[in-house]
Amino acid sequence: MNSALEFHQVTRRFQRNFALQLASFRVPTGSITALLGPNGAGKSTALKIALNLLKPSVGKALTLGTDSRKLGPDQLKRIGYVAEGMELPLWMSIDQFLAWCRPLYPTWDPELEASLRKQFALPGERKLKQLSRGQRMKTALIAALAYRPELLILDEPFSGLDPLVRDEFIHGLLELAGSEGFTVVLSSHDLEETARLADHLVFLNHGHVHLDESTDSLLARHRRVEILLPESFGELPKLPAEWLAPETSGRVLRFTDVRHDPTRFAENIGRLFPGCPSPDIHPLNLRELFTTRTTAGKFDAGA
Ligand SMILES: Nc1ncnc2c1ncn2[C@@H]1O[C@H](COP(=O)(O)OP(=O)(O)OP(=O)(O)O)[C@@H](O)[C@H]1O
Repeated sequence: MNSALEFHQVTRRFQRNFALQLASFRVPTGSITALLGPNGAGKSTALKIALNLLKPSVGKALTLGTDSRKLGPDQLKRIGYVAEGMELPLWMSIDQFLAWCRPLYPTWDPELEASLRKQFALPGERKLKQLSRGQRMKTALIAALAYRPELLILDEPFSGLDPLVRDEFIHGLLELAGSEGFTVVLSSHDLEETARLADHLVFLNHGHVHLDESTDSLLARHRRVEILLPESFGELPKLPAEWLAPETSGRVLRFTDVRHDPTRFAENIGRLFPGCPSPDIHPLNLRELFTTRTTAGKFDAGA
């Protein structure tokens, strides 16, 4: 499968601080990929490297097939970027700002611009400095979307947007991504939004990539399990390594199976707990999955 973005063992240092450490991940072409992770995980640094706003200290990033250090105006016209707190010409009105952007991009689509403006209901004559954070974000989004970029890079796109607009925005983004086939990579803390949007997830923590996997496969291989042990049950046997964070409460054994395979699971249950009633097995949502794994301290790549 092609990648719109590839990181190969990228390290980025700021003096003695490592923002990224040997980070490798990919953003499949046509995907909506979310970079997830706590504050300071390295998400913004990775996105800036992808855009050549920062250079890797070591390693290499390929953006639309080009070494990020060599990205020039031609490649950058195929990429849209919106970041929270990005610099905008605040003295311009929305109308002036979009009029200024239009000629910069040969692929600018006035109809798409008009429909996004309608969707976001922005006051065209108002100056950017007089807008709310959310309105400014929406203006920047219009400017990034109207030229139909092949790759759209969004750093914390939801901050400052009220829930209604967020929903509209997500809906619009999904529709556009689907119809245009462009790739989106976004950084977010917001798992709810991410679950609705992203089909590929990259989890970063302290500059390390701990996960690079499709949302479907990640959700498919995690299960919350509860087993009712027999009354006479003594000490627990050695449990498979993929049964994460086992805990007992009375006769109930709970754990998260992080490599759920129904056949192997049934074999393990039959071997370790013969005669037990069928376990309760539940899928996890993304929030539960990340909370369980972060709490258990087990977010190793591939685990
Ligand atoms: N210009 C800089 N100078 C020094 N340190 C920096 C710089 N930019 C980022 N860092 C450090 O690199 C680490 C990663 O920062 P980064 O902004 O990439 O994280 P993030 O995951 O985007 O965080 P957040 O979710 O809070 O935005 C942090 O420890 C941060 O302090």
